[in-house]
Amino acid sequence: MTMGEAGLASGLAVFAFVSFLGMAMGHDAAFSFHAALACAASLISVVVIGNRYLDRPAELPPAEINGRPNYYLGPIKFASAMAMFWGIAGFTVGLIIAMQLAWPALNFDLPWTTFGRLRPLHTSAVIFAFGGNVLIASSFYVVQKTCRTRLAGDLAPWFVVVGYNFFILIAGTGYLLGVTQSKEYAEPEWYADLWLTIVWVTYLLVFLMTLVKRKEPHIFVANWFYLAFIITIAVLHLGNNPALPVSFLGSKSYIAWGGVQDAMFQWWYGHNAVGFFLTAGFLAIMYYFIPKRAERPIYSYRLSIIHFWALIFLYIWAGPHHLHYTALPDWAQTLGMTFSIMLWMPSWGGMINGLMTLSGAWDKLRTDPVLRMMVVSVAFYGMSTFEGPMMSIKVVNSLSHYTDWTIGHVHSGALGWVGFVSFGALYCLIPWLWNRQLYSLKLVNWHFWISTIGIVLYISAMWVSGILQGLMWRAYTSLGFLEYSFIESVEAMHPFYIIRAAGGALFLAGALIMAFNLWMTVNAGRASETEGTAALQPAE
Ligand code: HEM
Ligand code: HEM
Ligand SMILES: [Cu+2]
Repeated sequence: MTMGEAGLASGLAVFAFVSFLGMAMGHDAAFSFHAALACAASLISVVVIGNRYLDRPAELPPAEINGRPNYYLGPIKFASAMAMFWGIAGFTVGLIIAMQLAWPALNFDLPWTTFGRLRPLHTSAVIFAFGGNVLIASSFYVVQKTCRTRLAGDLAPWFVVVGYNFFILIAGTGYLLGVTQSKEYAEPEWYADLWLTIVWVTYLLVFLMTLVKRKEPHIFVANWFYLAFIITIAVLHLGNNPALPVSFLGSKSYIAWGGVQDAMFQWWYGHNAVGFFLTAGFLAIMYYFIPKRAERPIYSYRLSIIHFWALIFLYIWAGPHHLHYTALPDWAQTLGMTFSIMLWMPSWGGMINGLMTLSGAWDKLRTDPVLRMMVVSVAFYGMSTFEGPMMSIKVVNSLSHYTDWTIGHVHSGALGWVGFVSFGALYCLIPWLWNRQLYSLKLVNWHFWISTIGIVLYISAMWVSGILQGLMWRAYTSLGFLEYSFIESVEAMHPFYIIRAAGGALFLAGALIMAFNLWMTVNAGRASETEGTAALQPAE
């Protein structure tokens, strides 16, 4: 038995015992329930580790076979399947809350199904569960291929993917039970945060150690983006979550920060979650999968390096644009606005680099819907990174803030950019991992068009309703009274909420087609003729 197997199994056995005590002595039902889940999961893991030890050959798998790297694909397969699962779950909950906004009766007057609990379930399921699994899966794949070496660690990569999905389970069930620390995108309570810290540090170590033992002298640019994503998310998580639990046997805690400092930490976190989770990580995907799929080198490798440093330097200062016209000092608001406007340039540098990578291969857009999906995602990236800087200008924000315009902006980034680039990556990755040909390109084409129409319905409905909302709230009569009562603006939103729900339903339908297509690829697909294992060369 290796040190890792013995150590992890005994650590988990101790953890199972501790969580058993937590379950028995917990101060609230939700805490006891989570402790019970932890206890069960640890015990199952101990059994799985034991069985794996008994079944495996005495030697661990070699790092190389016949001089070629023996890539570690199991954890990647797991994470990409989870991505598909959580994607469908998250889009479904999105559709439900969209319908709740149109027809409030769908809240069913039950605490577990109210908008207030399902909304964080939606945001976490799509960002952290769907997006997170796509990022972990693709980063583990890309780092191995571009470093021409097997992933570091034996159980560690499994610990990362399983441990991360366990965090999602705790977070998601917690929302339904009313457990939250009320920080947007950082809702999970202290014990889930601690668990995530352990998982995330392991993730960083696996990634770093793989880079360290690389056979390729050059570190391909995608790995820089992944690394920035992993490190910055760790820093953000620690900065935004220091909390004092009311009891170590209960779920409630109080955050260390107070007042406007708390707000500033929260939006430093929230904005950079966009910058490093929803942007840097997915740019890494863009820089690997688009050149690979188009069979062209990156348009300008030099631009990709400038893009990288400019982006990470500028993003980190822009958080205050979420706090315009609040108690935050004016100079800080102006600083946030200035950096947001500057951010437009590196963002578009990245977009241009992604799009121009197709030079000489534009004809492929006609025949390859997977590539088309990724290219459209980059176009949406460009659109939302133009819109964002514009919305960060204080006078524009005085209209857009609190309205559906923000929701439109979010979803042009989320559905158009994050969604589509992830779909493109999964359409590439799953056939590579299982060594299959994609079951049907025609179905990808259907997915592309149905979801694109869905996105257009969603975001155009939100633009119109957002601007309408903003204008109604600030309209005065000639006598200086407000022209509309608040409820009149709510009524005016109704048709747009129905259009948005229809758009969401189309987006979900596309994802279901994708799930079917990928399922068939794995289970009924033909073996691939060409092995997609050639490592990517930098262009310069
Ligand atoms: C079927 C697809 C989707 C539908 C129908 C949908 C619907 C919704 C709805 C109704 C809200 C609440 C809006 C409000 O409070 O007024 C929301 C919020 C949000 N959604 Fe989605 N969504 C979908 C997909 C996604 C995806 C794929 C992502 C991210 C990758 C995402 C990220 C978010 C975020 C970050 C928020 C919070 C926005 C804010 O607080 O400003 N959504 N979504
Ligand atoms: C140059 C890039 C960007 C800038 C400067 C920017 C700026 C902004 C601004 C000013 C807001 C509105 C804040 C408010 O009024 O409350 C906002 C909200 C938001 N943006 Fe962006 N944005 C950018 C890119 C993106 C991208 C690419 C995505 C998604 C992939 C995204 C996701 C979000 C989310 C989720 C929110 C809502 C936060 C909340 O209130 O819950 N942004 N952004
Ligand atoms: Cu922001």
